[in-house]
Amino acid sequence: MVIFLTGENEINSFENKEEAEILLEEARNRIDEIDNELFNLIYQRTHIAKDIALAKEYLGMPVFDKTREEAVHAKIEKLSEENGIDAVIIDQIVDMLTILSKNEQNEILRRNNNG
Ligand SMILES: O=C(O)C(=O)C[C@]1(C(=O)O)C=C[C@@H](O)C=C1
Repeated sequence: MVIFLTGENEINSFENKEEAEILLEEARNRIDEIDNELFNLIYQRTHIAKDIALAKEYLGMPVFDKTREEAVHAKIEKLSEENGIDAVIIDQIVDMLTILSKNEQNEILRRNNNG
């Protein structure tokens, strides 16, 4: 039997325990890779905070921007609905991402202003 990565329209059946174990291991390996990619992306997103913080400070803008956060949430909410992913959970993840960015921005400004 050929083992497929399961998708919505694929039929998946096992002939023995080993096949199921292989599929499980492969799926977990893929999850590990994706988690690494996610971490990398979160790292990159968070570190854009430096440019944002310096630009905002120069422009006299506060770190928190409600309108921009609402736009970010709206964009992700639309994507969640279009792709059948729980929008409430994704919304919480976006909240966490913006908190990381704001903490980083505040830390950069604090360091800059302390010399
Ligand atoms: O776009 C900005 O102004 C940011 O500071 C980035 C970001 C975000 O993480 O998306 C973080 C804080 C703001 O409240 C709005 C958005």
